[in-house]
Amino acid sequence: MENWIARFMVERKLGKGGFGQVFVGRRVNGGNERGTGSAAMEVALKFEHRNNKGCNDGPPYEWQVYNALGGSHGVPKVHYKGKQGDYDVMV
Ligand SMILES: Nc1ncnc2c1ncn2[C@@H]1O[C@H](COP(=O)(O)OP(=O)(O)OP(=O)(O)O)[C@@H](O)[C@H]1O
Repeated sequence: MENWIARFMVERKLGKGGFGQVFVGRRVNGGNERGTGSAAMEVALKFEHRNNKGCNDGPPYEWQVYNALGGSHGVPKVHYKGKQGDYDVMV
């Protein structure tokens, strides 16, 4: 799959939780104001370091949960999940 993460510049930090940190990602080029997913101008990027306490070798369990629930009312839709260096990243 194409590297989605490279489409976005990491901007300000939105917050942090027990496992990762969330930043605003701004589209580097292309996209449009009403676009969603890969065409969105602004997304949330969640980075989890692979050596975080509580992280084992596999992909974060949260990924499975978003596969099942993502897009339901009140649950963010995950557009991309992948590895970037030492981080597991969700867009
Ligand atoms: N899609 C998003 N849009 C805007 N802000 C977000 C988004 N996702 C997360 N945040 C912000 O980043 C913070 C950290 O999110 P994260 O998912 O890591 O942790 P959490 O659910 O708050 O805590 P925990 O890791 O303990 O479950 C959130 O509390 C929220 O303030």
